[in-house]
Amino acid sequence: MPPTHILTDIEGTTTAIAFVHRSLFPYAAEALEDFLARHAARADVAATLRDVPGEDKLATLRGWMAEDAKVTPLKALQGLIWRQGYAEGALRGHLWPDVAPALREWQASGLRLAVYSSGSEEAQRLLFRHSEAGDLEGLFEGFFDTRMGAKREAASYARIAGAWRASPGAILFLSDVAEELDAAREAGLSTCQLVRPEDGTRPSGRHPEAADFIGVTPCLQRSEGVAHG
Ligand SMILES: CSCCC(=O)C(=O)COP(=O)(O)O
Ligand SMILES: [Mg+2]
Repeated sequence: MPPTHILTDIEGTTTAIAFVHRSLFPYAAEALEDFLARHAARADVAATLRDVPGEDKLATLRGWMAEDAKVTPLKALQGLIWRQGYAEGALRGHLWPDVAPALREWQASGLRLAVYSSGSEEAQRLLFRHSEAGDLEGLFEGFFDTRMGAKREAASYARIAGAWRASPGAILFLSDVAEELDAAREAGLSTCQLVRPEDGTRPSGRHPEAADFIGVTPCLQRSEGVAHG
């Protein structure tokens, strides 16, 4: 059966890698110290900080930022910091021009949509709520993040399928990163690699490929397990 559910990555798939690395990450890095000084006692911030190891939490967080660690406490704090940036209009979620029309069309045709990113659920919701193409948050019925596990582990995709109450074989996963697609396939999901030349991504040759969301259509017509050419 062709997929009935589409699970999409953000960075490199719906959104330019450059936006994440040159706008979102620097905004959070710049605001971190002041944000902690002002909000460390707030319940959500304090709860997150409890999961940051070490005496010097700021240093630990800065170390994680420097290595782009996909760890839940850092991702949670970045989401909380970006909330302010989106609210003030300093940030707007970048989407490639093909993304919003395709998402709307897929949802209108009955396909069920969700996101899986290392960015926190809050960060994902913000990006789509404040996107350059308008508020798209309502198109999605799930926002899965690192609490489901790492993106290169098959168990994470099995967990998502369970949480979404979907058969793994009914889900098509879209990502630019071949190792994430390998893990999703191992869990039984269908896969499609977004290879956007503008973003400098490279085809792996291991998965069906699309240069944009319009090019995903053949993957939606393909039944699980059918070879691709
Ligand atoms: C919600 S956009 C922010 C993306 C982000 O924080 C990130 O770390 C992207 O990592 P991914 O594993 O989704 O490429
Ligand atoms: Mg990606």
